Amino acid sequence: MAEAAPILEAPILEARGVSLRFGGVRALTEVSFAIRQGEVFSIIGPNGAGKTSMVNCISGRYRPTEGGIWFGGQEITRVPVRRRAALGIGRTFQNLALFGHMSVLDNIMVGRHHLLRRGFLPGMLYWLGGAQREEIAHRREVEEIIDFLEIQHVRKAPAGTLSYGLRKRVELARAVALKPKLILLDEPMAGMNLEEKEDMARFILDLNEEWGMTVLMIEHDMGVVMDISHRVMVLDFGRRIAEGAPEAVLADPHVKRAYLGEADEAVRDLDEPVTA
Ligand SMILES: Nc1ncnc2c1ncn2[C@@H]1O[C@H](COP(=O)(O)OP(=O)(O)OP(=O)(O)O)[C@@H](O)[C@H]1O
Repeated sequence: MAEAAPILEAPILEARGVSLRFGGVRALTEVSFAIRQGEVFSIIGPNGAGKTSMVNCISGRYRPTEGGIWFGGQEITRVPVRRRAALGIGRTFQNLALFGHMSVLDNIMVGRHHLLRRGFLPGMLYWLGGAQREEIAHRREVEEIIDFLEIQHVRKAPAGTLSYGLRKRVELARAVALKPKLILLDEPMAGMNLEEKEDMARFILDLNEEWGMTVLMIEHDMGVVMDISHRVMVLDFGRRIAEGAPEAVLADPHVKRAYLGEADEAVRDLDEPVTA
């Protein structure tokens, strides 16, 4: 008797045959993959491999030259950026994109405007219309995110005055405040010291495990990738060369070869034994 097919969880995000060209440059070539609901999925690969291009195709910043993107079973290839955020795709950026003169609290509130049904109403209308109640609930949720990311002590400080590690955390808070189902993290650990990296890894895990967010992460730090990813996809010269559990992927000879041209540090990371 034939064995029953395993029941696969419906993917939250799917890329099918995505290619992206900039003039003569092939940033991505026929890349297909699926992210399951509830997982931490990382994209790794040498510099210029196409990682950010792939994430930009998912966030809507770039439109694939060929192929398509599906989110929750709906094709979103041509859906504009703002609509994707409303559908439940949130993101942080490789370079910080905070308003330096605004307080931490206001930076986080800014991200939530599309969630407010009533917008900002003037005078009596505001008090009568239930907008006040809505804003109170809204502020409560933002405070919850601030507590979760342990940035209470700087909630009133202008974002521009904070240390780099704290600013990265505020940026994460702003993305989380949009209540995304899928959060795209572009090098969340870049430029951080060890302690900051450990904190950030813990926050990402908590977002995934306690808040139920699916995470797509680009990260160069192999230790972090190994520690917190359920699955990893490797890009090289815009092509998918491997995908699977972190240990298996890093042991893959194609992956080792792809990294040989990289800095010594990255190659050393790949050769380091994996600790549980
Ligand atoms: N807007 C653009 N215009 C022209 N070429 C681009 C553009 N964006 C990316 N590319 C090219 O596409 C290729 C993939 O770049 P991408 O930034 O996606 O790689 P990456 O893996 O994210 O690299 P890194 O790890 O250095 O951030 C590179 O050759 C890059 O020069």
